[in-house]
Amino acid sequence: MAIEQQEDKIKIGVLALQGSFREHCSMIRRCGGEAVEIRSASQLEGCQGMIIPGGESTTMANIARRWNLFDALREFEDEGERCVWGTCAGLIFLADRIEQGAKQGGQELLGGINVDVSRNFFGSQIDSFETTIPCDIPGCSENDVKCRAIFIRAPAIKKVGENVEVLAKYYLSEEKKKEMGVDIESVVVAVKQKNLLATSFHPELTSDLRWHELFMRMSKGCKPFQSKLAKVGEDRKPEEFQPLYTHPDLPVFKDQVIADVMK
Ligand SMILES: NC(=O)CC[C@H](N)C(=O)O
Repeated sequence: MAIEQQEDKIKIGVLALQGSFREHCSMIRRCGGEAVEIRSASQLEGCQGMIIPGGESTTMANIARRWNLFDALREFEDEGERCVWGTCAGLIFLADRIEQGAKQGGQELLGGINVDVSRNFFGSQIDSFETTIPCDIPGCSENDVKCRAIFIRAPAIKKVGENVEVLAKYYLSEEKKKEMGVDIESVVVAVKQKNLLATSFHPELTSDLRWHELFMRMSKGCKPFQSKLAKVGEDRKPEEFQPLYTHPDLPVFKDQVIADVMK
């Protein structure tokens, strides 16, 4: 059941730097919300919720840094008055700690959810898979909710801290344990901590609206964002980009650093 269409639609920003942002936008529209693609701080104005899509967390962080978006994303999340949902790479973005698989030299995170995440827990791209898992979706009226879960080079939550509600777990079959060479019964793949939601799988790639409906319910009472930092029209212009090699851990940027030093 879609959320009622209102005159004032619930406005959800979807970080649109990379990854499956179009799919999230279309799901939000199908739920009766207004979806806004976010590529600059000013586009967050008026949003009640924000989705950080799946994609590649280090690439997304690099682009967000380059476009000077981190301060606005942090401000949006920090006041706790709006909702943020991260799927897959977005879950990594929202985790307080990366327990395994962090990029060498570290990777920039927003944090906020008190969990330890293992990046690429299920293996590489070719180990991606689909399955059906039981899920506990708050406010969902059905009993025994089962969702189709698509895991694409997905992370998993290995440790859950205080104040975190577990909404779904993935139980490893004997075969999966053997294939992965691990001896773990289950990992957590969906959590909620107050206004923050995170899933390691991709509901936006299915036709199941229930996770997006949950996020719409969460965002409904949230205060539309009004930045104290970024004002409309004050977005950074391309010539004012922060140089990417403030994180000079990719060879291409090393070349640039060397070229600049040689000038
Ligand atoms: N589908 C995804 O979002 C994959 C996430 C990817 N493994 C990362 O670390 O960013």
